Amino acid sequence: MTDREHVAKLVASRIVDVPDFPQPGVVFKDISPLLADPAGFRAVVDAIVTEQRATGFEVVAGIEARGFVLAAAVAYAAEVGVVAVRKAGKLPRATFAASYSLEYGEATLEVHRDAFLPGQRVLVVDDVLATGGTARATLDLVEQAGGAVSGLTVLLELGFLAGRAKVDGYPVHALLTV
Ligand SMILES: O=P(O)(O)OC[C@H]1O[C@H](OP(=O)(O)OP(=O)(O)O)[C@H](O)[C@@H]1O
Ligand SMILES: Nc1ncnc2[nH]cnc12
Repeated sequence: MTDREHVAKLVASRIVDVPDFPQPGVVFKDISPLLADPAGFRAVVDAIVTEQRATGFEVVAGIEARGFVLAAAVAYAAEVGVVAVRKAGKLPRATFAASYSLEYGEATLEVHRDAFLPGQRVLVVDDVLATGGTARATLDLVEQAGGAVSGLTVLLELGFLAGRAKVDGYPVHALLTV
């Protein structure tokens, strides 16, 4: 088994399906058992850093809230800084904002206008790529704020929701696609 296959298997074994959460018809992929497992958490963070190192990313952008957990660990392991892409109304200084729809609703994300240096290479990190609304809004915000997207990486891609189409043209990597 390759390292990638090993990590994909580990992710699959530590994610719990929760039917009808947060609304009827949605099968929620709960990643908390994976994050709580020391070997699992370390393996996914290391896999992301290994996979993305060659892109030369200079900062990591994490998407609130579950993306923060991974983004901070990836940034620490790669010895770069981390930027928070937050739900509306949480950031204290001037922001760019983007509204979007996701698998189970609508939301607005924001980033500080001065979050990135001009042309800085930004790795966007989140837990799940579902419809791609969240990821697309974040990529747009990074560019609005002057960053250059080096890639988007997620733990889990829900292939049947076709999120990749929304982020067409960007390098996208998922540790596991179902
Ligand atoms: O591809 P999409 O359909 O846009 O869905 C993916 C997003 O949905 C979840 O976030 P959520 O907004 O539920 O926030 P949370 O991390 O605060 O739970 C998940 O963490 C992704 O960010
Ligand atoms: N089905 C799902 N499970 C977990 N997070 C999600 N974000 C969007 N859809 C999701």
